[in-house]
Amino acid sequence: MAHEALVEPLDFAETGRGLGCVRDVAEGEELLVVPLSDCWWAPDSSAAAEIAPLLSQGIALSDMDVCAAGGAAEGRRLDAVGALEVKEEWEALQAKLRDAGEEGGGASFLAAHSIDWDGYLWAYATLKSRQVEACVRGEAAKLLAPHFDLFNHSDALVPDSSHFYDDERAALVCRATHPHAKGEQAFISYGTARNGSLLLVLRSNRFDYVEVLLTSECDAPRLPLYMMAAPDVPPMHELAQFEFVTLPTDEEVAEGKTAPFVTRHRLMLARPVPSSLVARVRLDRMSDEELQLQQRRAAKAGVPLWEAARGEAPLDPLHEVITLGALRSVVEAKLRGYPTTVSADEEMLERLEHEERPPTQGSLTDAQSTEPSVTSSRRKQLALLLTAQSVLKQQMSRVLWFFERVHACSLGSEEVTLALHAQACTTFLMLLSGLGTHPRACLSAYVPAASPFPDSPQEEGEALSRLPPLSPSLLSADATAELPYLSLYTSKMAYWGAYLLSQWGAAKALSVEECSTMQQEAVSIRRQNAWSVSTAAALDEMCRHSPLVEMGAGGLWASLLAARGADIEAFDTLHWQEEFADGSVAQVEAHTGRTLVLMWPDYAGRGSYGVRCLQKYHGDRLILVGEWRDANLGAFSAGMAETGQSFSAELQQLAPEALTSRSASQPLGYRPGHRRGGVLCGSISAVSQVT
Ligand SMILES: C[S@@+](CC[C@H](N)C(=O)[O-])C[C@H]1O[C@@H](n2cnc3c(N)ncnc32)[C@H](O)[C@@H]1O
Repeated sequence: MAHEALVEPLDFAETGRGLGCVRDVAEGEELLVVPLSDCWWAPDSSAAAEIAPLLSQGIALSDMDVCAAGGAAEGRRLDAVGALEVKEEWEALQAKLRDAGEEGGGASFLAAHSIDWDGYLWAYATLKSRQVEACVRGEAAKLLAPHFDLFNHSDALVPDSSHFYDDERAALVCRATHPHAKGEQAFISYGTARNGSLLLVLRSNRFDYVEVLLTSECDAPRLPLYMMAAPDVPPMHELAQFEFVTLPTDEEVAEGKTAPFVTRHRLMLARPVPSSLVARVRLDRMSDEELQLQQRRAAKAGVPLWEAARGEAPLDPLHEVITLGALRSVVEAKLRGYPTTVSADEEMLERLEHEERPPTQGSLTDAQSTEPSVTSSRRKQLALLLTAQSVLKQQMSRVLWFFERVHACSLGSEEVTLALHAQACTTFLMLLSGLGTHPRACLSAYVPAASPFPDSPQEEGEALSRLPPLSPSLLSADATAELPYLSLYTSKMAYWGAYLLSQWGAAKALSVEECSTMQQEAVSIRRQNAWSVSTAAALDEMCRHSPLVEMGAGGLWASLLAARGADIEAFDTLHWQEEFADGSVAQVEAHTGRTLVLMWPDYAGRGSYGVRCLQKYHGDRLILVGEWRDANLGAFSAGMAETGQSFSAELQQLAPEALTSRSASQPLGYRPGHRRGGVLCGSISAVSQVT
């Protein structure tokens, strides 16, 4: 006798359509039983006359022969987030069908069934979101079960507790995990799935996590320590927050050698900073001496060091601060990897839910091919990079071999070698940031002939045309002498460039994680030093305008200028990140006989500090240091102003009017990263225009 369903399709405010109980239900009662004969699964595909010949040639069409309703919303979501793997699978499938030819039943299959990209995407999403995994006659199987596929997911349920396949009855059975009142929604568990793989966003999905990979160079003393510090395997159905990815063998670390030790950490809402991660970072941040010291201390206390590292208490206060700093960098780098915010994503999904189905495939393809967008090319680059990460890991020893050689080899004079390596770094970072198609991309090159970016068109822009091109001589030993920040910048960029070049050369891949770490380090270098790197020429030019008053000074440039003999008064209110206090602006009036220097006055290109300083200034000479509106790549990164990050748009409107003559801007200050800045010096005659 057919089983009477205790659930029926209903609309629910919090989830949309789902299954609600038709009466009060006790725990353990069977809510729904779907016979296998009603489901679609692999044997049905093999038995279908049109599909069987293709299957026998290894062409899996299971993604298309689904007939369940729904899936359209998921399909559009997949399309919107750029489901590159799906697109690639679709292209591969088309190619296979073409190869199978008419005889093999392939060539006209898609046309005969009116299956286009949209249709494929729909089928893919339907299958992904609706198939249920079950153990049928001892074998793992995926079923499309009518009616059952209307169950929504709840992460509150224990995975594997809500449904099972009953071999005796040859049916999929769903049981109530707890009592339900009539009309209440009954959920099942889709397993320990993250939001991404569920194709939905559960606000507080307890199985959602962010993954972090940590790589340490490991030697023989550290190997047992790192391994012992790992946590125990968690009970079934609990997601492991820790995993070994690469473990060096004893041989690889024998005789003083080191090898990468890689672990994966999952940060979940309930435990965002697991003790296994803290222990790992604590041990990673120890120098050889610290390690020996801590080991002696641990031996004295009778607790092994790996156990102490897993404990709540810090091993040593200073070392803990360093550990927390490293943890913070890891998390910040991860955060920066998200191109959008949750609310922006939700807004987009909301829009998609209400959008019409996209136009037919023909017009879509045309639109895409004639309008290659930066975002889609960036998505493609990133997807390619991500899929290549495992190759990179396998090739790590080759990368290091390459690196030793790239680092040691000469590509010309010392300065040209440095410049080419630094240029490689900028190039890779720009490509990763989706800036490869920016019209001014080539301006970041020291040796344009070696740049993959086309020559930048000469634009009408005022500042741009006056910025002299970069040249390897800026990085020469002479140029960097007595300028430690420039020297640090040069060596970092060249080192990173050589390393990325080696990754690319050895594995045709880049480590996304290491690139993030580099960018993170670049930010902290900027914070510790200055947002523009001073060159000798820029400082000399500024000295010519002495006496100077610098407002919102970071300190480094002011001290370098003073050391070069400039008469400079510098005011720092210590509030650079936000707006400066009004009190400091008053200093401008008091020093009106000096040239006013504004260096990155407006954080992120916003705020009014720069304009307010200018309004208070009654002198006639102005120096602006930073990114100028027609010489930066700002707006290409999410959230950045088109006009650059140094000066508000208002200030950039006012200043050129005020600057009646500007000396040619000097070889610039530039920042570690991929944007260019400049130093604009000039005299102001009509100050009244500014007020
Ligand atoms: C197997 S179907 C479930 C039935 C689906 N709600 C329907 O109307 O056809 C899976 C899809 O349902 C939606 N879904 C499942 N669980 C959900 C939940 N807890 N909240 C919101 N949507 C959910 C997601 O769109 C998911 O891709």
